Amino acid sequence: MHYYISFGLSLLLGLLVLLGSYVWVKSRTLNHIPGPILARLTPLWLIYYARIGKRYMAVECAHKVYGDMVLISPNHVSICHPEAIKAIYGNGPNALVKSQFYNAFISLKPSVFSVIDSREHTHRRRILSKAFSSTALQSFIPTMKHHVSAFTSKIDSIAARSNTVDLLAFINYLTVDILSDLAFGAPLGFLEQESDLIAIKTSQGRHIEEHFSSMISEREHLAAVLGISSYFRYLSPILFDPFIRRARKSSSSLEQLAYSKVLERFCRGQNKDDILQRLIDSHGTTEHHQLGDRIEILTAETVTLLIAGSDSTANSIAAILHLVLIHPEVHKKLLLCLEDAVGSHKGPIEFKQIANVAYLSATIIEGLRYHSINSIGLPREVSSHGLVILGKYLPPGTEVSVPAWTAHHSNHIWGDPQLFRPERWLESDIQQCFLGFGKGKRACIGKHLAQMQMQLILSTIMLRYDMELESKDLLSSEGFLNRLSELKVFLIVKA
Ligand code: HEM
Repeated sequence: MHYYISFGLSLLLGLLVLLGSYVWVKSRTLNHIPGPILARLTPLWLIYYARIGKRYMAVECAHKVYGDMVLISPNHVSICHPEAIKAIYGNGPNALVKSQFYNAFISLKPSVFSVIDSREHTHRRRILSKAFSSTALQSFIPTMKHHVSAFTSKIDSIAARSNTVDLLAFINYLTVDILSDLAFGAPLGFLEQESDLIAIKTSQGRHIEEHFSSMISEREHLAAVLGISSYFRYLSPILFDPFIRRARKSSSSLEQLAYSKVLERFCRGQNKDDILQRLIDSHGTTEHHQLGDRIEILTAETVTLLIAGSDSTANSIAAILHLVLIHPEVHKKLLLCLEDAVGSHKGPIEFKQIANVAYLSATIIEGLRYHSINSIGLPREVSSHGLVILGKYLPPGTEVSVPAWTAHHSNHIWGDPQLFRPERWLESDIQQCFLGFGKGKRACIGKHLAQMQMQLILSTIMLRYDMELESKDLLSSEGFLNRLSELKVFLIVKA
């Protein structure tokens, strides 16, 4: 009975959204932008594809049919053109702000990632930047090395008892341990326990266990779906969709985990030199919020760091490794370059030995282009001046984005986008069309930390193990990120 009522309500509300959108779109001035008929009428077209994890593919197909500018939702124009990258993500006084899409990513309070107001963002970003300064990055190296060593010990022992390993899972444990150690002064200990199962105390005081990686992927997927329409976001609590219920639970568990870490630090009054302490000190001295507000802001920043700092790095490393393993010529060349820099020993690597291996950096960025962990267009809002792109006028309030996957696979931009060819990054300066770390003032704050981790972890794995993929197919599914399903390899420690 409950099922039928929920289903009926969902249907009715869906129809209302459809009708409302139709009336609304007629009154707007985006009729000159082509796009799939359903997408022109209702956000449900985009919501559907985001929900089934195929948004970037649907948008890619729409661009193939309709050209560089496509209406992918009644108020959202997707633009795949170098000119659009500058116009949408460029800096300067007229820089566009993030759209309402990011409200769906808010945990308790907006974080540096989800905050929309430009002044508030500048303030938050300034505080966090200190934790990612070049001095801070240098101080992170021993922690990274320590956990990479624990990772190789673990993989060695697993390889000794069974030579197939899901490297994605272990790389995930490693990046979470590194990030949690840097952020809270102690790792969550996933490598040690060979699992990402974590005990969480809920807001009702119950103790539950959740898989960290599932919590993140469900939370991000939900936000990427609900962010598409604020109406849909408000209606979501009453919609009958087990995915929404499960993901809401995951979001709240993740919030609780971050909240407990922040609260613990406040109660114990520790004075550690980690990212959380730096945030506490800066927020304490520069803001006049009540204690409750401060804790909520710090929780929001902690959730962002936990998600952004581990998941994207682990998935990127796994995708790059997969691409290297299915391209023997790249594999061979990369190994030669690494052995040149480090020697053929398989022991711990010093970061400075591989920091300047140009072919390694080129392979990493080519992997980020080719697989595009971040595949969707990151939306911004046209300011009160309106915007002219490719000769077409877009009125104030229009959502605009450059679809990262489509841009990274555009023949027009790359010439041979279907080839995995690190050499392209050594031949010419093509950074301006690369969206892997975002662009402009909202670009990734953890870019250098991520690059350091990718360099260290990839070279360690490549120099230490002989590997063969169980399957050459790279299975992934898209939530907010285009995450891999697994990376199973037959692996032995090199002789
Ligand atoms: C390979 C790994 C990574 C990739 C591909 C990546 C990608 C991105 C992208 C594309 C954005 C822009 C998002 C947007 O405009 O909506 C972003 C923002 C952000 N990233 Fe990363 N990221 C990575 C690693 C990290 C790490 C290690 C951290 C921190 C520990 C981090 C923290 C952040 C934060 C805080 C933002 C929001 C910045 C702002 O709005 O000012 N990311 N990242």
